[in-house]
Amino acid sequence: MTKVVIIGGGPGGYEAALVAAQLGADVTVVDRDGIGGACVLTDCVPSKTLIATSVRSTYVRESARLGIEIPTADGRPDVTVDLRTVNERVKRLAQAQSDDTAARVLKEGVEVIPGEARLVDPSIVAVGDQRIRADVVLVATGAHPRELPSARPDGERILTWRHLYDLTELPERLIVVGSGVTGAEFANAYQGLGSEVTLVSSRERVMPTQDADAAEVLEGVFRRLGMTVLGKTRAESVTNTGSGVVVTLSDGRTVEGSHCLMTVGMIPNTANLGLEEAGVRLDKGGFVQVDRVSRTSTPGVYAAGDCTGVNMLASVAAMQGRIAMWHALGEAVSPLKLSTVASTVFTHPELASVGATEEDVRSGRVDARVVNLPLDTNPRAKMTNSKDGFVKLICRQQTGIIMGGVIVGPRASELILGVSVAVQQRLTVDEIAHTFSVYPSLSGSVTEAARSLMQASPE
Ligand SMILES: Cc1cc2nc3c(=O)[nH]c(=O)nc-3n(C[C@H](O)[C@H](O)[C@H](O)COP(=O)(O)OP(=O)(O)OC[C@H]3O[C@@H](n4cnc5c(N)ncnc54)[C@H](O)[C@@H]3O)c2cc1C
Ligand SMILES: NC(=O)c1ccc[n+]([C@@H]2O[C@H](COP(=O)([O-])OP(=O)(O)OC[C@H]3O[C@@H](n4cnc5c(N)ncnc54)[C@H](O)[C@@H]3O)[C@@H](O)[C@H]2O)c1
Repeated sequence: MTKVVIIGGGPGGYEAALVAAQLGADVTVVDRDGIGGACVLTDCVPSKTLIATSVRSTYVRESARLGIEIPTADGRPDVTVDLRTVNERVKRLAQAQSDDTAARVLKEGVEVIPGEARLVDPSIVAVGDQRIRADVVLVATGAHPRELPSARPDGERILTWRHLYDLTELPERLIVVGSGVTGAEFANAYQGLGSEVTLVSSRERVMPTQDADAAEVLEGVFRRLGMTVLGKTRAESVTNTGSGVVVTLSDGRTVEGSHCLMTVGMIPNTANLGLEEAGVRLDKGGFVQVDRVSRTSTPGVYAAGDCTGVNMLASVAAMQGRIAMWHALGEAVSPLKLSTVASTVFTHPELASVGATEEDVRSGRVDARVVNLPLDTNPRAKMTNSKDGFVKLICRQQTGIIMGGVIVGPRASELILGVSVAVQQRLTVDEIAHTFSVYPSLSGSVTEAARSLMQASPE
């Protein structure tokens, strides 16, 4: 029986464990923090739970526009959140998700060892004094928040997102440093919860890795709701003054707030693991170099998830982990295909995307046509007062095959599935255009966008 040892119990590790167990391998997962990993315990699951509260409070705050009157004691509209209760719920839910995942893994016969693992050599994994022999090793150790030496998080006023769930009171004036996906999600979430938010963005626009039109819509929403977005400037240092924080910017300005949240990127958990000693090649940033079937440079050692730096998403980590096991255990396997990955930025409204981008078209990398249909003419969007957003579809110039799409709108994370199916199955705009959508619905804008691309089709 093949012995598989997996280091790290996040989506990269536990999904791999489930596949390997199903294929009859003897599987051990070593994890130091808990099954589900950072994804479930500190990153993805807690943040989306917090965002659920934020979005709900925004809806309540805006409900007067739909004719709802919420009387308060002093007659003024007043939506406040009790952050202690919110954070207790967040942590409870994350732990429950970790427990459910652990139960599933154990039920499949996987052995789980709590502890810190390292490679002794490509076929021996050490956990404390214990040595585990392995035919196959999967490294799925994830990543941790990057820290700036001049802005060391202290857990009190200078925070990483992993400190947020210990706060008992809402930060009055929150400064978020870094406007990648993490920064944008938290800045928008705390704005919705009632904090006064300043977002420090080093780039021309927020979320530089996302569709430019989508980032523009979201930055517009952030500003309209009162967020201060400081563009094209970097945080040089952050000081805890005892009663607040002072952020010094690269352009010489200073910003004061009650708390500062640092979201300046991720560092892979690959140090002191014995990887390089075992011949596993890392790149300059310390990420494990892998091919599209998750092989490292050392035979028998595979890697998956954030520690590889490949599109750092839970879904990608899980797929890399499964592919590693299919490959290692001799199953037929297709290499990882990143061109069909769907992802969502959980701002309000949400930003979901899949496949080719408009930037791919502009740069000439793909020969395609693009349509962008604003949501403000969609009847359902009008009814629900959620008009910020659009549906963008990208199809191949000649054949009309859908290559990608972007949706900005409420529940875009759910709406994008239709476009994902089209991209994965290579459906054409004609096929989407002939598909019934419900009237009235936001998904009606997906079929309408397909129809307009069909009309623009050269005969
Ligand atoms: C704030 C935030 C929100 C996010 N939201 C989303 C989202 O909405 N959707 C999405 O798809 N992705 C999201 N992501 C990304 C997602 O969380 C990661 O891509 C995912 O966690 C990667 O999974 P992983 O298995 O590689 O690592 P992890 O989930 O980080 O798990 C790795 C595990 O390995 C353990 N470990 C590390 N070293 C050792 C060792 N030496 N021995 C034993 N155990 C070890 C760690 O303790 C951890 O438990 C978000 C990320 C952040 C930061
Ligand atoms: N919803 C989701 O799927 C989700 C949510 C969060 C994170 N993630 C994933 O996690 C990964 C990491 O994302 P991230 O946003 O944490 O990191 P990131 O590296 O993408 O963004 C960090 C940003 O901080 C900026 N920055 C760095 N130093 C700065 C400074 N001194 N001052 C101001 N800005 C500074 C960088 O220019 C960059 O734009 C991504 O792959 C992302 O997709 C996914």
